[in-house]
Amino acid sequence: MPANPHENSPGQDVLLDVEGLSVDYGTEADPLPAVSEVSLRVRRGDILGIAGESGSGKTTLINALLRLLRPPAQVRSGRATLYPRSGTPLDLLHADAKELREARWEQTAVVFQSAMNALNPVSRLSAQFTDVLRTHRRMPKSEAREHAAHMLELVGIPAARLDSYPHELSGGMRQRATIALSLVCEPDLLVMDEPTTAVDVVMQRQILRQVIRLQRRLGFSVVFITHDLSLLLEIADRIAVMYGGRIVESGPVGALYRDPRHPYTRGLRDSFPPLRGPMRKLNGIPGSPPDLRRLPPGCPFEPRCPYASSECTTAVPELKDHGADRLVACVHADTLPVPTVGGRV
Ligand SMILES: Nc1ncnc2c1ncn2[C@@H]1O[C@H](COP(=O)(O)OP(=O)(O)OP(=O)(O)O)[C@@H](O)[C@H]1O
Repeated sequence: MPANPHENSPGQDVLLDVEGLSVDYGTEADPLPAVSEVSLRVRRGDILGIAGESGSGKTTLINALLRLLRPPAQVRSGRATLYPRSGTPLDLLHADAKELREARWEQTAVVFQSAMNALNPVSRLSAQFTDVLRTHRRMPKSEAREHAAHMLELVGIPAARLDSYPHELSGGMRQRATIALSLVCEPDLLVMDEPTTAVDVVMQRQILRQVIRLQRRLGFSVVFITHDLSLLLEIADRIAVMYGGRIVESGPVGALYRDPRHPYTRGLRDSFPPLRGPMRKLNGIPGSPPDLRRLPPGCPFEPRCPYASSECTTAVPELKDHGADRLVACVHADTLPVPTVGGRV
C-alpha cells in the first residue's frame, strides 16, 4: 500500500480518513482500475469537493466508502475510517451489516444525482420522515412530525407541505426535501453526488446556498462530487481533483483555483466560465479521458498534457506535499508557470 501523503495521524479534527483505496471492475484477468490508491481526509465541518471529468472514478470512490458497490466492483486494497462525534471509529470497508445499518442516517447520509426520484412516490413526506425518525431515533410520532416540519423549514419548504406527496412538489422542492430527509438524523457526513444536475442553474444555486447554511448550523461535513469545478469554488473549503481514478491534486479552494499546480486542474479550471470577476477565454482540455484498461505506464494525464516531458512517461507521479496544505501528483508541479487568473474566489 502506498504511504499516506497526509502525514500526521488523524486527530480530533478528522472525520474521514481514507488511505490507499483501490477499486476495480471486472475480473482478476481483465480488471478495470476505476479508483487507484486514493488517500484523502475529510475534516470535521468541512466541505470537500471532488472534481473530475466523467469516468474519473468519483462515484466509484464514494460508493466504495459508503459500501454501495455491486459486483463486478471489488475493493482491491485500502483503509477507510470514520470518526463519528459519538461512538467508536468505524472501519467502513469491513463493517458488518449491523454496523452499516446503524451508521446510515445517523453517521452518513447520501444524496444522489437522481435525488428527485429518491422519495417514495406513494408516501406523503410526513410518513417518509417519521419512518426514519421512529426507526433510528425511536421518536414518538408527534415529536417526529414536529422535527420533520422543522427540517423542511430549514430547507425553505413550508411545514404545511409535510402532508404532500412528492409529485405535488416542484422539482427543486423535491430536491430540497430529499436533502432535509438525508439530514434528519443529523449525520456527521453528507455525501452529495452531482445532486443538482437535474435542476436549473438558479435553483441549483439556491439549493447549494441552503446546504451551506444548514452545514454551518448543524456542523456536519460534506463530500460533494461534481464535474463542474466552478461550482465547487463557490461552496467547498477544499477540493480534490481526480483523473484516471487517482487524485492528482488537492488543497484549499482559493489556492487551488488561483494557482493550480497540476496541468489537469488548470485545464479543468479553464474549461468553465469564472463565477465572479472578468470573463476570460475558455479552453477545453484537448483529447479525451483515458481508457482505464489501457493506461500509459507513466502519468495518466501525460498524453493530453501540454507540459509533458520524457520524465512523465516512465512512472505514475506520487501525490506529494507541495506546502500550504497542497498535494500534487506532477513532476512539473514546482516549475509550472504561474497562470493568469480571470475570476477570483
Ligand atoms: N458497474 C460498472 N461496471 C464496469 N465498469 C464500471 C461500472 N461503473 C463504472 N464503471 C467504470 O469505472 C470508471 C469510473 O466510473 P465512475 O462512474 O466512478 O466515474 P465518475 O467520475 O463518477 O463519472 P460520472 O461523472 O460520469 O459519474 C469508468 O471507466 C466507468 O466506465
